[in-house]
Amino acid sequence: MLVGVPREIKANEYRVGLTPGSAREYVANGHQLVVETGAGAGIGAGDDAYAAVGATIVASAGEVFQRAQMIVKVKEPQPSEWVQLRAGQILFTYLHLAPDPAQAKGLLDSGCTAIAYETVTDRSGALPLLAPMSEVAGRLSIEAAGSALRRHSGGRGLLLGGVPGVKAARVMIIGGGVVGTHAARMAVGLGAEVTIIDRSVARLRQLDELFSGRVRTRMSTIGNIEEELAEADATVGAVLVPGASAPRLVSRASLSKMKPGAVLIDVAIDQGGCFETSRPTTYENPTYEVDGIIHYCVANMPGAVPMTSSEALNNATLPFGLALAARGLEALSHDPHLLEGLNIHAGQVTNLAVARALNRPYVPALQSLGQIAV
Ligand SMILES: NC(=O)C1=CN([C@@H]2O[C@H](COP(=O)(O)OP(=O)(O)OC[C@H]3O[C@@H](n4cnc5c(N)ncnc54)[C@H](O)[C@@H]3O)[C@@H](O)[C@H]2O)C=CC1
Ligand SMILES: CC(=O)C(=O)O
Ligand SMILES: [Mg+2]
Repeated sequence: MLVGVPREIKANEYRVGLTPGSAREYVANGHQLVVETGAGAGIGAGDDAYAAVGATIVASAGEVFQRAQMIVKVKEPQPSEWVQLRAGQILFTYLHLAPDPAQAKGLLDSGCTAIAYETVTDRSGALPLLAPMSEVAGRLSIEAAGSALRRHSGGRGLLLGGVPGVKAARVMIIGGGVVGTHAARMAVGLGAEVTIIDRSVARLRQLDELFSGRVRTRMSTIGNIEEELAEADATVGAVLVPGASAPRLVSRASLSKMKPGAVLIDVAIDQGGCFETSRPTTYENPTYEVDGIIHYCVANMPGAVPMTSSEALNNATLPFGLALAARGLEALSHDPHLLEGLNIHAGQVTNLAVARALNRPYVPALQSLGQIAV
């Protein structure tokens, strides 16, 4: 297959869809690669690194989109990219369609086949292509909280871990999945007082064991969240219902019950955010204030550490990308977990949670692919 890698164009996005190491694997498996000049610059991989493993370097994204049968990216396509996609072309990347009807329309109109990293599953029902970036974002969320808590940033002016003789900050983490666990590791490591809230008792039980009593765990109820919010210096929003818009768990009214200068870090912003007052921000201007509460809502947090993130992402996406390159759409019917990634095909929405969030008709993936009777 002819596979294309354009340079990422989302604001402050420095990751790349294929590292030179992955490019080498594609070529070794008999595929051809077209890579936009500068695509790997953010991870210090020049055009020569891609050329050395057999990729063809092209001068523009336009040429990549025109020639490639499959486009491998990192972030959701931007408007200038929607119009370059076409029927019969595979797009393999993060999409986060639930809160983004404009992008959904762009992809539906293009006729392309869009496979979202974030809804590919594994045998346990986990999300193997989201997990590596959630590990990164979870870890970064505590760095972001520490920075936003500084007085000159508008924060309360305290150190997450305190110092001997001075109490540590209180951190609430809502959602104890991959982001939440990695955020907790960092916060505990710094000496903060950490509470994790989840709606799954089984998950809370696992977390209790994992952290051997170093974190408090609480069930996700309105009352428990309100109670913890009143005490928290920093709160990390890390919930997910795969494919769907994030549930709203903190209302604007509850901000008045928080400590002035407390911080809300909404990692779930890419699925629309779990705080009512969240809106997406970028690294250029990552925080804003509402009712005295500092909000941090960067939708592509891992883009700031592209060397770590691109390699971690490629470790997870490579086998799936190679399967798609080898078999095309047939790879989907051979792997039910990859099939779960299919969000849009030939003008139809093929993921139930995404269709519900967008209020669009849902067509089951295999039916849309024409592989079972309608
Ligand atoms: N902003 C960014 O740059 C990034 C954002 N993310 C986002 O972070 C979010 C979390 O991702 P993961 O940790 O990988 O998901 P995950 O599926 O591993 O964990 C989500 C957790 O949320 C819990 N949950 C669901 N509804 C809840 C509720 N009402 N109350 C409390 N807990 C609830 C689930 O039980 C689960 O434990 C996703 O929206 C993901 O897209 C991930 C990476 C980067
Ligand atoms: C998962 C995601 O949104 C990101 O890595 O940017
Ligand atoms: Mg994102």
